[in-house]
Amino acid sequence: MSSTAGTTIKCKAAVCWGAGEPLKIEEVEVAPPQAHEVRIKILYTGICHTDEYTRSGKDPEGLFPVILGHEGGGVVESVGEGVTSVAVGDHVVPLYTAECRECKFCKSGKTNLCGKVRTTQGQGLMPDSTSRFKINGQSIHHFMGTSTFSQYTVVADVSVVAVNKSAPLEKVCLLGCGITTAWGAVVKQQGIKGSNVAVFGCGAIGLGVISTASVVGASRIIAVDTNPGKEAWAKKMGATEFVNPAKLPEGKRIQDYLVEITDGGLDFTFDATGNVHVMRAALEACHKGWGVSTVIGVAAAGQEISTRPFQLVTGRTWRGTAFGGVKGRTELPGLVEEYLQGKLKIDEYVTHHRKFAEINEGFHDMHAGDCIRCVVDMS
Ligand SMILES: NC(=O)C1=CN([C@@H]2O[C@H](COP(=O)(O)OP(=O)(O)OC[C@H]3O[C@@H](n4cnc5c(N)ncnc54)[C@H](OP(=O)(O)O)[C@@H]3O)[C@@H](O)[C@H]2O)C=CC1
Ligand SMILES: N[C@@H](CCC(=O)N[C@@H](CSC=O)C(=O)NCC(=O)O)C(=O)O
Ligand SMILES: [Zn+2]
Ligand SMILES: [Zn+2]
Repeated sequence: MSSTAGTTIKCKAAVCWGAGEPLKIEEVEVAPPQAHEVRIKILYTGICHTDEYTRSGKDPEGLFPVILGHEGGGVVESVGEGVTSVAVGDHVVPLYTAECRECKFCKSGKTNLCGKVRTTQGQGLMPDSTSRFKINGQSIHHFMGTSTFSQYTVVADVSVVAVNKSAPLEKVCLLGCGITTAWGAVVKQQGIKGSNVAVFGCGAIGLGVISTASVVGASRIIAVDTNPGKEAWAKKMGATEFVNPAKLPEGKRIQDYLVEITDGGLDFTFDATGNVHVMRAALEACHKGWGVSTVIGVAAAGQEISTRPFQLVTGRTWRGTAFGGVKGRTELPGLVEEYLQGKLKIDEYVTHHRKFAEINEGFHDMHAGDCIRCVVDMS
């Protein structure tokens, strides 16, 4: 039992007080975990584009004030009544996609989208519809059920997984979102081995898709990005070709170009940009009769996808994935082992490091074009 168990902890958290505002480091009170909750000392967190998406005000579910962050790694400080899945001192990764193993979704065997805490999570609250965070008596919203931009956070016990203590948390924190999403987006689909694949967007997510497609044995991997600096990155991760849509002859659409160079289109495409026009291009670059396009990118409020229904009538499939279809409590420990055995890349994605006080600079890094992932030291 830790000396702080059962008490309210005062610590620092990066709070976003309103849409579009920079984060402000504040002293926050973190209440003890209630039944089936876990309080975690967060040691490291990545910054994901989805944090920026919500900070910017583009997220229709965005609520303020809020403590963002969902790519964390930490140590369990205390647990509430009834918690059996993790214990004090465990090294853990919070999960924005819970896994209760009891709800209709979990039991279906068809999806990783657990329904147990999703409603309150979307309201920025714990499952009992209250917040564990307060500043001068004012409640602060949780984010994605994780809020890893706080030195201490509270999560539901279905939203956290213990991992091998020998794994460095400053690396495996990235399994909380980006790398796992990319990995799952590929391995949860049959038939990628020997197929041709196009990946739109070469940030952490797209690069992770490229890397996994390469490991799985895709025969041709075409990386598509408007940032020429991403060509070297894509090839390092296993892309066989790189296409910059901005460099095509005037009037040539990327989907038409890709269909031409692949004898009718791709077997599999992935959007990792969040741009709805790119999503359309990714679908339309698929081969007639069997091509499958996966939407991974998150699009801003009000954005909608469109294509001619004929694209689907003629056998292309449009699908999407959240957290790569991965069931975090069941599958993350195995991914950590794969990393420790050198079979899963993580270190390669960490291009930037920031101290907690510099977290806003970490957000700026993300926009600079040369940042794949920035990891923040929360100490
Ligand atoms: N579904 C899920 O579970 C998850 C979804 N996401 C989402 O995935 C998306 C990708 O995330 P991340 O990799 O971190 O993002 P990044 O912004 O790092 O990567 C996107 C890349 O796409 C490039 N790009 C921008 N416009 C185009 C275009 N028109 N055509 C081709 N490439 C383009 C960007 O170039 P430039 O650098 O010049 O802008 C950048 O290199 C985000 O929308 C994020 O919110 C993230 C995690 C999980
Ligand atoms: N809140 C947004 C949607 C945001 C979204 O799509 N989130 C992804 C994860 S993105 C991680 O970086 C996700 O898993 N969604 C599934 C879910 O249950 O939230 C909106 O309302 O548009
Ligand atoms: Zn994310
Ligand atoms: Zn469930």
